[in-house]
Amino acid sequence: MLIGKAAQNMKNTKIHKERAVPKKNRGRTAKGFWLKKESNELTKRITRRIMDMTGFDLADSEGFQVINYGIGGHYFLHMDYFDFASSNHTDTRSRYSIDLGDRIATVLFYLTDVEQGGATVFGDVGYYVSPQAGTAIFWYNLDTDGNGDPRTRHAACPVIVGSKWVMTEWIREKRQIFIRPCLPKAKGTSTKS
Ligand SMILES: O=C(O)CCC(=O)C(=O)O
Ligand SMILES: [Fe+2]
Repeated sequence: MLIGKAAQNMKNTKIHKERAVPKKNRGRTAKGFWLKKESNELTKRITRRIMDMTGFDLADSEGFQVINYGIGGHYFLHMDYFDFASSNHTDTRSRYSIDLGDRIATVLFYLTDVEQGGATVFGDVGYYVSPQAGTAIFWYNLDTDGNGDPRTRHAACPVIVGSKWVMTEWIREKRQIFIRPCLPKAKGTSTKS
């Protein structure tokens, strides 16, 4: 159902210009579609599930992005969080984006199996996940100070055989102020590489 709804409306995916990704590495060869969280009973149910699963408040969070990768489709190494501090955000969309806060966490749903290839790889921590329909992964993009954690850098490997469909929910930070308050760093720890 999610794929059916998205399939009629797919567009080449764009990457937010304020993302913490060097321009030269901005490779994503995939098609995407933004699905509103309140589109239908299924998306509403998934939204409730994410809230139950993560404890986060999704009221201000982004819609679901349904992404399809064909053969060879991939997404270069990137972080999901933004880089508000170091770029110039003057247009209204960026302003709005800043007001919602950074992407505190990501939930990535795998909507299909992929015969070969298509794994999501977190190289810095030596971890990868092969797509399996009906499964999801969740990770925090920000540390407890609210800074982007570079260890979350990840990529989608090229699809070798088959077609890969995923759906992403990026959870914004501001609403979570009392749910995951900023905590001082434990002594001697650092997420900076
Ligand atoms: O398709 C994947 O495995 C990863 C997708 C992703 O990293 C993203 O959409 O930000
Ligand atoms: Fe990502």
